[in-house]
Amino acid sequence: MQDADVIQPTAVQPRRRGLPYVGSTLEYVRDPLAMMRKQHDRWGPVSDIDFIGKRWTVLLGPDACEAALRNADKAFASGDGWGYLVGPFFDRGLMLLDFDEHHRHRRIMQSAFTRDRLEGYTAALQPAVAAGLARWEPSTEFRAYPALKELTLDLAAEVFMGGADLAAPDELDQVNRAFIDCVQSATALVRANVPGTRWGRALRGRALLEEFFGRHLATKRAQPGDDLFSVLCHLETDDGERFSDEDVVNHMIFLLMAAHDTSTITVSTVMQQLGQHPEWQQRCRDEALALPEHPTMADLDGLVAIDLVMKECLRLVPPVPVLARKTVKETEVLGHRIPADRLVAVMVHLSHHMPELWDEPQRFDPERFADDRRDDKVHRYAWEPFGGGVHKCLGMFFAGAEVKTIIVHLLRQLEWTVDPDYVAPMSYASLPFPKDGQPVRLTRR
Ligand code: HEM
Repeated sequence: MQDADVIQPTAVQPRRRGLPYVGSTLEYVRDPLAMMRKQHDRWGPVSDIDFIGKRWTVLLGPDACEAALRNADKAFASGDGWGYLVGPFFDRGLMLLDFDEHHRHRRIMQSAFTRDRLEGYTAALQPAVAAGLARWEPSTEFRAYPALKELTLDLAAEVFMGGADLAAPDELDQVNRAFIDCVQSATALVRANVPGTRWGRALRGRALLEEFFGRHLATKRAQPGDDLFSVLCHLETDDGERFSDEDVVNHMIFLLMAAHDTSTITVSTVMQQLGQHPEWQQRCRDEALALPEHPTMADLDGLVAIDLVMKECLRLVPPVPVLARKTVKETEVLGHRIPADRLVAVMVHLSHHMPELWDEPQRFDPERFADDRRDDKVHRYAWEPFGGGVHKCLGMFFAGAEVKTIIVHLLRQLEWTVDPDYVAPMSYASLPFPKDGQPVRLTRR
């Protein structure tokens, strides 16, 4: 006899079938939001698909995403999930560790992101951003995305590695290239070391990064500095826990990845929206002009319009649209049984666009996040660009400071417009980016 009040997990998940091996991959890469919506409307919040050669259970909507991210019964592992997508390239990065080991490493790394440290990184960002933007050559067909990508890579070299003090520009360029190759591996259909493929290039990229950080490690251990590489070498918890040499290299490679494309796409979305909404561009510029030349963390915290715009852009285009997990044991989500050893896709992107949660979800409306509205409070997981639970983004405040710093300096130095009907043709083959480089009409102020 079954107790009527107890939800009985369905024995078999609804499963959407597609082409062998490829499954829903191409549909996802073409238009992830349309694919997620169709999946949700047809199969509900928990269902199965075939994706890049494996069967995945997809979680859609805030309740299903919350179950995996809160992970109350410790059934969802991050390392084996992300490991399938980018494992060989970001091996043993913080996001790929689990349970006790993750907890231990996160405790050590946390000290690299304290308020004091963030103040230091923010101070280093100001002249670097101002100088980087001063080199831009405005035009009526300016491609914002590649220019922003170059800028954020330069910032990573400066704030994460200590910039020119560590390596010559040519070597930093090689590091940047290697690291881009690693990021682009995620949805590669050929997942073996085959020359000329994304996977093959990514493996060579990882080898170059290991060699680079390994070679410079001794210098960083010997001379404490304020860049993140140096900080990771010298962190120590109250009970004396430190990172080994190997840990520092693995964490640096992962942090570069975690920090880079995510911040770039956020600023790029902001540029698009402010280019299409001149009234918001003006409002944000007024705020930017009221700040001192080199704003501090406290100055950036006080920004209102720019904060609303950043949050709305993270809603519209979440830089990490899907989070990967793998079950280490059988579990249950919203009454559905998920077996052990199942890859799980936590599709946070859909939650950001559900009409059940947001009024006119496709519309750019930063006031949704204003104190007198706070539409995001409709559900704890309605807005989750930084994830949730124990793996929630550790660089969230750093990201906020970097993105706001770039926006402030952009608004001071430049003005731009974007065709109001422009829709960015996004690539979702790895983290999202506009395939056309995002054209803007840019002028210097
Ligand atoms: C707008 C920018 C960013 C976004 C949207 C973002 C988003 C995310 C998300 C969604 C996760 C969780 C992944 C999961 O649960 O599977 C994550 C994890 C992480 N992020 Fe970020 N991130 C950003 C910038 C940064 C920056 C700038 C850094 C470092 C400086 C960083 C460091 C990390 C780390 C270390 C983790 C792993 C945390 C853990 O597993 O304990 N992120 N990020």
